[in-house]
Amino acid sequence: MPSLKIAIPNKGALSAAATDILKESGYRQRTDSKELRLVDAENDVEFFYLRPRDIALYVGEGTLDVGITGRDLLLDSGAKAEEVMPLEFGRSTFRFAGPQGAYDDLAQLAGKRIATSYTGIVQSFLDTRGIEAHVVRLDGAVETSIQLGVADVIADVVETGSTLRRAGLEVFGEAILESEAVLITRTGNGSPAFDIFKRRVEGVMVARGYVLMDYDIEASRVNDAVALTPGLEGPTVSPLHREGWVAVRAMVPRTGAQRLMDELYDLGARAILLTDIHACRL
Ligand SMILES: Nc1ncnc2c1ncn2[C@@H]1O[C@H](COP(=O)(O)OP(=O)(O)OP(=O)(O)O)[C@@H](O)[C@H]1O
Ligand SMILES: O=P(O)(O)OC[C@H]1O[C@H](OP(=O)(O)OP(=O)(O)O)[C@H](O)[C@@H]1O
Ligand SMILES: [Mg+2]
Repeated sequence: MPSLKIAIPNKGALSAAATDILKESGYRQRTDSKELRLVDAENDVEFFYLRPRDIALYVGEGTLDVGITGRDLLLDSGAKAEEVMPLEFGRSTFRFAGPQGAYDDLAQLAGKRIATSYTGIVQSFLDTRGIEAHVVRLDGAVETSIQLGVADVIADVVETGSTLRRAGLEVFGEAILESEAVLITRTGNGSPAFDIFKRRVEGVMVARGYVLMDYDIEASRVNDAVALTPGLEGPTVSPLHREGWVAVRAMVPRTGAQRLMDELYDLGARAILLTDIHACRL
């Protein structure tokens, strides 16, 4: 039996990006979207393709060891699972919304009917604020519920806001939660197999955020250049065949890498190269 059982969203907003990150981490992934289980014998893991909303429950119960789901779905579930690592995709904000111009303050929720698929998040928000309101649980397409007369306001995931606009609604009050896809495990869980999996995914996350920069520079200016590209453990500086010049290699954040190239050029660096990193262990 494989050492690690991993839950992955089988469809929806998180599915494709979750599969991508696992492929980049060196795991086999299904080729048929109807496949519900896949054993990757070489890596000693088994994947289960499940509804993102159910994943926290399986992981919290300890039936599966690790999962990828949304932070909002994890919190909504109340499962005994915890966030291990944010994965920087599937970003959304959880907001209250009502008919355009009708609401501007969350205190106005008192006594209202609130439609949502995230009753756990909404009820705990209301409890924290001491607001009494009636929560109406719907499976989806909650934007239509106001028009159909079953609710006064809604609470839902907003990404671009276009679904709200189309329904004649607008957000009000502050954001309740910023969500993104997260790696989760059962609270207190830890095993060598889990550590290996986590390190692999971490390696891909770091690789996505950094690029490798190489450049040549006169040895007399290397200290100024290295101050701009300190690397993670310190940059590699090697002699060049050309007298008085050195070659420098360092990992730098992907954001701002072009500006950094301009600054290095101004310092006298030449042959400045940027290379993608596909994976790493730090
Ligand atoms: N534009 C978006 N629409 C919906 N969910 C999004 C969006 N962007 C990110 N997400 C995140 O994706 C997760 C919800 O995924 P998904 O919509 O696949 O599940 P679901 O709503 O339970 O299922 P379904 O939509 O099939 O009923 C949440 O964590 C949510 O924050
Ligand atoms: O801000 P936007 O970019 O418009 O995205 C947000 C919308 O997408 C989600 O719906 P989904 O497609 O998951 O359907 P559902 O309501 O049935 O879950 C969510 O529930 C909103 O309706
Ligand atoms: Mg949805």
